[in-house]
Amino acid sequence: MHSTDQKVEELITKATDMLEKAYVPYSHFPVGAALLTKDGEIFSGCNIENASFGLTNCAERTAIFKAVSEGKKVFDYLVVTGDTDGPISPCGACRQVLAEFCGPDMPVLLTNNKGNKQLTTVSELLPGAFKSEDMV
Ligand SMILES: O=c1ccn([C@H]2C[C@H](O)[C@@H](CO)O2)c(=O)[nH]1
Ligand SMILES: [Zn+2]
Repeated sequence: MHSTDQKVEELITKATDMLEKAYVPYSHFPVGAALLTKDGEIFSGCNIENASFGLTNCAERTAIFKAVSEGKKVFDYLVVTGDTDGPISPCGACRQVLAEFCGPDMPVLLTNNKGNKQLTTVSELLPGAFKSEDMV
């Protein structure tokens, strides 16, 4: 097995483990994410809901914000998983946050607990994302 494949397997395992940590009393829809930093560290995240529904933080953003708050800002790979029929689809807010912190070509593996997989990239998830360069 290629070392990258091994890292992806580790990311899938960690994202799946996060399904148990999800705080989802309203949707009962747990989501897990695992983000690989350039220096090989993994930051995982789950969705965290709130009685004021709009305050909910998705799994992807939890993982990204955990990493950024620990000083990590260069990322190589993201895995997202959930109990969906096909590969899970990140929401628009998470796609925009991904575009902020991850390069356009960074791979994102969308999967589920049945083993369905869709490999995509940050720019495929949000073509034409609004970026800091647009503020001129
Ligand atoms: O990619 C996704 C899609 C949805 N959710 C969460 C938000 C909310 O808690 C629940 C239902 O939308 O799933 C995520 O965390 N990531
Ligand atoms: Zn989201």
